[in-house]
Parts: sequence; structure tokens; C-alpha cells
Amino acid sequence: MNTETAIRAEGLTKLYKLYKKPSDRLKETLNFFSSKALHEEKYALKNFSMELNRGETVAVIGKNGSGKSTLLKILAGVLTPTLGDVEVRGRITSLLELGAGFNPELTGIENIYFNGSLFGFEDEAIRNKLENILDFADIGEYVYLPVKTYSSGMFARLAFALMINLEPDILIVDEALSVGDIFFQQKCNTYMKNEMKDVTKIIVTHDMTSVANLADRCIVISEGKKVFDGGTLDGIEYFVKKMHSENFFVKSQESAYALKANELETSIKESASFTTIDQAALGGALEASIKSFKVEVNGSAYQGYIMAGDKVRITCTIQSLKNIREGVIGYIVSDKFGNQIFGENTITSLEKVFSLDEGGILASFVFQWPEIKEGYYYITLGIGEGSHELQHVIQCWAHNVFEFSCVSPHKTIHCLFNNKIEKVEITNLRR
Ligand SMILES: Nc1ncnc2c1ncn2[C@@H]1O[C@H](COP(=O)(O)OP(=O)(O)OP(=O)(O)O)[C@@H](O)[C@H]1O
Repeated sequence: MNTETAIRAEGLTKLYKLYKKPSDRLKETLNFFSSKALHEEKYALKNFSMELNRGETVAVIGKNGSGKSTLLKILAGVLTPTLGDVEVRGRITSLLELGAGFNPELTGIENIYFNGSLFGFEDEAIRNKLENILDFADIGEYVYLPVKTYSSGMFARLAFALMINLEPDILIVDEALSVGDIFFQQKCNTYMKNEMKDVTKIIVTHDMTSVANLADRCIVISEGKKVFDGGTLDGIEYFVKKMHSENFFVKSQESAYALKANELETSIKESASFTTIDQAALGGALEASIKSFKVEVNGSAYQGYIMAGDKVRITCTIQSLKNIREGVIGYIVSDKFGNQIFGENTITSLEKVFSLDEGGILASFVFQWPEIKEGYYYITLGIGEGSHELQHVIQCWAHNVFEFSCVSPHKTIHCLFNNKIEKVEITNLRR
């Protein structure tokens, strides 16, 4: 291990033997004369190697059951691998061990002292850190109550606050953090990014926005094996594509059968990239309604994230029951709290209306993704009728049909969006 290496794992394998009945384990052990196995083998991790440099932040991503927790537990030293070695340089802390180290009968404060001592801190040292820990956890009077009375979010708050104050060289952050509310998660992410720059971090999360904003590097794990190790955005793209092909291959075949009878849909059934909209979820007069849509970013299928400046093309299939002379098409993008963040329609941006003829229509529009804060955003698509902006009839609203994960790597967005300071004047006044 060279001097820059913080953690090195070599050939990690974890094999579980699964027995149908507990008695099969005993039978197998005692039955020296039969080679017949009474168990099935399950590899949670298979020949997994990785090396992390000091101060590096790596995100480990993979679908449910791919082996992420097993890897973290082995790295944190709470699980022994069947094969392989781990070398760690420095103090390693994780919510996994802290969670296990908390005594439910002790109060929050008692647990802080107890766990602090397990990490080699004297009472005096913990006393000096107490204010910071309690400030960060922000769970009020609950710190004086036994931990068994805490909600899972309060527990995560206290454990995380303690963990970051134990002066780790290596920090392991797993999904346990996601039980905290959104504001606490943001506070943790900001703290890790800004205040823990020198700490080596291993993060496991299903939240691709956090991955993009925190990690320098990304490892994708599938069926216990490392299948990608490289740049963060490339890793997300690899993972999303892999998930997409695994999940949608079957669905696209099913939908092709369901669409057989419909003339308009038949013309697009070759393309699995169109998503059919649940017609029950539509609003408006519905003399014209959106049947399905497709999202492209910079001319390709959406890869799982979007950034400022990306060109988004939305293509919709519309079924109209009548001729609409003054048709309007638009969209609204909202955040996860339902706040409408940006949007436009064809009258206000292009000063144009379109005729939508009775029958099937294919409509497509393009907009540029603005520079807005990282997070999840949802697009609503709409069709209106009538050239006067305030008097037109809403024919169809298809609410929140698609989720975008907006990332802003290497760029700080201070508030909802950045608004440039155009001029600065500084006058140093001599005393
Ligand atoms: N104690 C165990 N006994 C048997 N199989 C196990 C055990 N622990 C984990 N596994 C299996 O090992 C595989 C990897 O599990 P692991 O919990 O590491 O996945 P994960 O990627 O963390 O999943 P998730 O995203 O759902 O948390 C899974 O198939 C799981 O069922």
C-alpha cells in the first residue's frame, strides 16, 4: 500500500450457505460419508478489489441486493469476508458500527460518551466535542431520553453527528442516512463536502443527485462483482443504462402487444423509448389528449441525469377528437415539493399557434435546461386551445410524467438558481 492509499481491498468474496431448514446444517456437518450438499450457495460479493487514495470520495452504486452493504460491512470490519483482505490506514467510522454500538437503554448523551470511549476518546475530549455534536444532531431534549424512544430519523441524526466528530480518516456513509429528513440529508452532504475535504469517504446511496455532487469517483457493483470503476457521471450513466435495459426490455415487449389495435401507436411501437401515459391521470377537457411521450437529452435517450445547458426534446403522441385550429403546447417543470420552477408554452415563447387535426398527431418541442440547483424535478406536459394566453381552454394536462435528476458537478448553485452579480465596486477605507 503506497503512502497515498487510505484503504485497499483485495479479492473480497463473501459466500453464504443457504439451508432450507436449520437441521440441514447439522445433518451436513455430521454426515462425513456423503458428499451431497444440503445447501445452496449465494455469493454476496465475488472477488471484489478496490483501492482508495486519501481524501478521495467514492460512491458505490448498484441495484438492491447487489452487494453494497456486504462490501461496506467488510470494509468497516463488522463482517468477515470468506476470502480476501482489507488494509486500512487511519481511523474508520461508519453508521453501521455506530448503530450497532448504541445501547437502546442509555440516553443520547450516555451513548455519546460510551461510543466515544470505544473509539479511544477520554471523557474530557468528548466533553469538548459535546456542544458540536448536539448542535449538529439538533434533537433537543431527546438527548436526555433513552435512545429506544427515538424515531429512526432522530437516531440517524445523533449517530451521524457523533460519527463526524470522532475525527475519522475514513468515513463510510450508507443508506441509513436516508431515514433523516431532506433538510438533514442536505446538511450532512454539505458538511461532508465542505468540512471534510481531507477525509476519505465511501458513500452508498440510491440517490444519483448526491452521487454526482459528492463523489470524485464511482464504482458500480452488480451481483457482487465490480462492473465499473471510473468517473462519477460515467458511472451513473453506466448504471442507469444497465438498469434501463434490465427493467425495460420486458416492459417494451409487453407494451407492443397492448398497443396493437391503435393506429397511431402502431407507428411508434418499434420504439421502446415512448412511455405510455395512464389516461386516468390526465386532466382538462380531453378533446385532445397526450397518449405517450419520449424524452431525449442532447439528441440521445435520457441517461439518468441532466445539467445546465443540456437540450431537452420532448416528443408527444396526441389523439384529438376534433380539429383544433389554435393549438398550444407547453410544459411546466416543478420541484419535489410541487413548486413550479420554470416552463413555457408555444404562444408566449414563439407567438405561434398550431392546427391539431382530428386523429393522431406527433408533436415535438425543445428547450434548454437552465442552471438550477441540483435535485429532482418533474415535468408536466400540456395542450391548450385558443390564441389568447389567458382565455384558452386547457385540453390536457399530463402531470409529473417524467423525473429529471439535475446535477451540477464542479459548480456551486447558491440558491434555487444563480443570478450573476454584474458589477462589483470595492472601496478600502483607510482608517
Ligand atoms: N446474512 C445473509 N445470509 C444470506 N444471504 C445474504 C445475507 N446477507 C446478504 N445476503 C445476500 O447477499 C446479497 C447482497 O446483499 P446486500 O445487502 O449486500 O445488497 P445491497 O446491495 O446492500 O442491497 P440494498 O440496496 O437492497 O441494501 C443479497 O442477495 C442478499 O440476499
